[in-house]
Amino acid sequence: MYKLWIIEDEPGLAQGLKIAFEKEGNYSVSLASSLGDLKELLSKETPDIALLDIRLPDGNGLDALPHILKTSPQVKVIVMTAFGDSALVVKAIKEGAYNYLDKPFPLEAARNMVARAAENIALQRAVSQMTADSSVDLTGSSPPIQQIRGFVEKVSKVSDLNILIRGESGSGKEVLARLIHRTSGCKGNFVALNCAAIPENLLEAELFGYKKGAYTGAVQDKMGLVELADGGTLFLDEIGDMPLALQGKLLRFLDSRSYRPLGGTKEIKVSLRVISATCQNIEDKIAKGEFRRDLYYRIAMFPIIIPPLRERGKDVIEIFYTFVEQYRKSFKRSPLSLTPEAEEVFLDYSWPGNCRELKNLVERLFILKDPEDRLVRLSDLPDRMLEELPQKDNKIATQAPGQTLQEKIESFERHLIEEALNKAKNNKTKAAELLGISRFALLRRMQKYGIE
Ligand SMILES: Nc1ncnc2c1ncn2[C@@H]1O[C@H](COP(=O)(O)OP(=O)(O)OP(=O)(O)O)[C@@H](O)[C@H]1O
Repeated sequence: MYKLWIIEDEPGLAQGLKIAFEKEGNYSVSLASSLGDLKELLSKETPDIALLDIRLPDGNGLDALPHILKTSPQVKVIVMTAFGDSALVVKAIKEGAYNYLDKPFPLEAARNMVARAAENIALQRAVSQMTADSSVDLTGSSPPIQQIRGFVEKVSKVSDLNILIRGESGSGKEVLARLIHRTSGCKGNFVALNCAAIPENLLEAELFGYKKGAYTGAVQDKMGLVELADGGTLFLDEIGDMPLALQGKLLRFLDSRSYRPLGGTKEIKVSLRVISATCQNIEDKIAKGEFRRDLYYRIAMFPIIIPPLRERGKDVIEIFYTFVEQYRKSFKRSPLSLTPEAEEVFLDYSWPGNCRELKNLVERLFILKDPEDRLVRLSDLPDRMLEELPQKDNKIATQAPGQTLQEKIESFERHLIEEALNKAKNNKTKAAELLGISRFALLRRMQKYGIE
């Protein structure tokens, strides 16, 4: 949903536009009919897109342009001018307006332009999301992660080696790509593009840029991400979703490391590292004719598979404490730690959302737990983590039909106590040590569960 402002004093036009855009279902529309109205709106909310009339009853709409642009770096302002106001149009574009509409304009023209602005915002969001987490390390010391670190040392020295990172969603593909970029020590930018988050028709312009006049609405030159990444790394996330039509162009670019912006006449040469990532089965896509085999070989000159979190053993605990450290700082709280039972669940759980799921869980724990309570117990964990247990160990009837969460937790707790007592050959002090609780707490629980 995009917040669309219509700043227009002609009631017929303003209402007509409002009705048309609300009907599309993608926009929530606010109206202002004067600079005064606009000022009030500015004090209350932030637009994504604004249609701004230049001639308003109490002044020139352009005077408000800097104030609207200040609300957010992504806001797109489309100025509505009377035919022949070309000097004002030039001024507006120079000051940061996104585009203009000459009045009177057909509804379709406004629709197309606003839709393009919305696509652009979606795209900026996709790209800016990718710039987050820039300094995160690839935490973990399991053998596969150590092996990957070894690869990073080697591949970061060769800039024209195209790397393909494969792994489940949330497993750390972007973290790995950033690590390669950092280790290489190159001076250029790390520029990331999520190929799945961008409408097909915008992807080429986003990658390779365009020249002014390349198509209607291209009112100024636009630099492509490839140029922005010159001297650095271009990270193409979700490469499996690259539209077939663009795959040929990407292949040519990878071979020559040169490209021509849309509407441009000159070939531009760049020097950069290209890392692609996917969580899809590309072989399937190749078999279905949705992904070019030759492109696959080119992007995957050096493939790296990042294993899912469930296959990284104790890394899950190490990564948990890394996230605890991050959130502890931002929440200004004491660190959390796992009880032995909770740690066991962490090690057994399948983590379908991988590191991202773990990160979200840690954030949730910081939000929900009493700040005084630093221990993460079974009762703090979401149902789904406990519900998976019986598939691993059918001695624990945590999925027995009709059991409440509390009953499931208790039956698991009982199982852990029995297991510890077995391991400790019934030595209660040792069993309590294994469980990380006091001897007294163990005796109390044994009594509660009727364990002899
Ligand atoms: N080894 C790790 N140590 C610490 N944090 C990690 C690690 N791996 C991933 N993360 C964190 O987990 C989250 C998901 O990681 P990332 O975005 O790299 O995954 P991804 O595989 O690229 O996901 P997607 O397939 O959805 O694009 C991020 O917040 C990242 O910082």
